[in-house]
Amino acid sequence: MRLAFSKMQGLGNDFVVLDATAHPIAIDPALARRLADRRFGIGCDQILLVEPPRLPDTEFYYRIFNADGSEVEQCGNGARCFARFVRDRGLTDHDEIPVGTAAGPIRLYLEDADQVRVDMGAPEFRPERIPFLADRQALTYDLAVAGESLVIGAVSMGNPHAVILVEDLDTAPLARIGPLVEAHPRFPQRVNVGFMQILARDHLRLRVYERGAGETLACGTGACAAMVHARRCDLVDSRVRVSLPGGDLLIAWNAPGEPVWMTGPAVQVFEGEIAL
Ligand SMILES: N[C@H](CCC[C@H](N)C(=O)O)C(=O)O
Repeated sequence: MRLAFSKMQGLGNDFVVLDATAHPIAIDPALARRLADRRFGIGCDQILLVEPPRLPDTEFYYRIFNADGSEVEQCGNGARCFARFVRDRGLTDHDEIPVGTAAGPIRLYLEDADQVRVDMGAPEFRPERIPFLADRQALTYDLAVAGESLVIGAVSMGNPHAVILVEDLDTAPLARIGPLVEAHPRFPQRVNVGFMQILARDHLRLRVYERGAGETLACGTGACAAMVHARRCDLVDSRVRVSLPGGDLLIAWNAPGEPVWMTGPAVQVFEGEIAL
C-alpha cells in the first residue's frame, strides 16, 4: 500500500500531513511511530490528519499524533500548516477556516505570504484539565525533581503545559529536567515542559521539551501557554513576541476567558508517497 503525504514545517517544528477527507486513514500508534521515524520512516515531530468535519459549523476535523504514537488534543504550529495544506490542496477556498479538534473548535486565518493567524481558544486553568493545578488560585507550584526545587506554572491550551521561568535559557537544564517533568506522577497525562526567559514586557524566549516528541525547534501551544503564564504573573503585556530556537511567533492574549491569538509561518517542504 502507498500513502501520499505532505511534509510541512512551522518554525522547524515538522509534520507529516495526511489527507483523509475522501477516504479514512486508520492511524494506530505503531503506524504513527513508523511515519515519524527519521531513519525508517519519513521523519517528523507530529503527524497531522485532515478529516471531514465532526463538530457543527466547522469545515474539517484535525487530529494530531506525536512521534511516540500518542494522539493528543492540540498542536499550534500544526494548525497553521493545516490551514496552508487545505487551501493549497483546494479542499477549501476560504481564508477563514473553522476546524474541530479534540480540544474544541479553533479558527484559522490565512494571511499574506506564508503567515497564518489562529484563534487558539481560551486557555484553561481548571484542575480537571490539569490535575497538577490543585488550587486554581495559585499561579505557581513547587515541585521537587531530581534534587532540583522547581517553581512551575501550568496552563492548558487543550493540551497540558508546564512553564518554568529561568534567568538564562542557554543554561536551562532542559535536557535533564524536561523528561523528568514530562513523565512526573503529578502530570498523569504527561505534560509539555516550557523553559521561559523574559526579555521585556513584549518579548520572551522559550524552549520546549514536548510531550511525546522531546525538544522541538518550536511549539505553538507552548508559546501560547508560556505567554499566558507570564501575563498572569504580570511579567508581560497583551502582545508578545515569543522567540523559539526555530524562529518567532506573535502571541496575543488579554485576560482569562478570552482567546489566545497566535500568528506565524507555515511552509510546505515537499510531497511524497511512502510504501507501507
Ligand atoms: N507535543 C504536544 C503536541 C504538539 C504541540 C506542538 N508541536 C505545537 O506546535 O503546539 C502534546 O503532546 O501535547
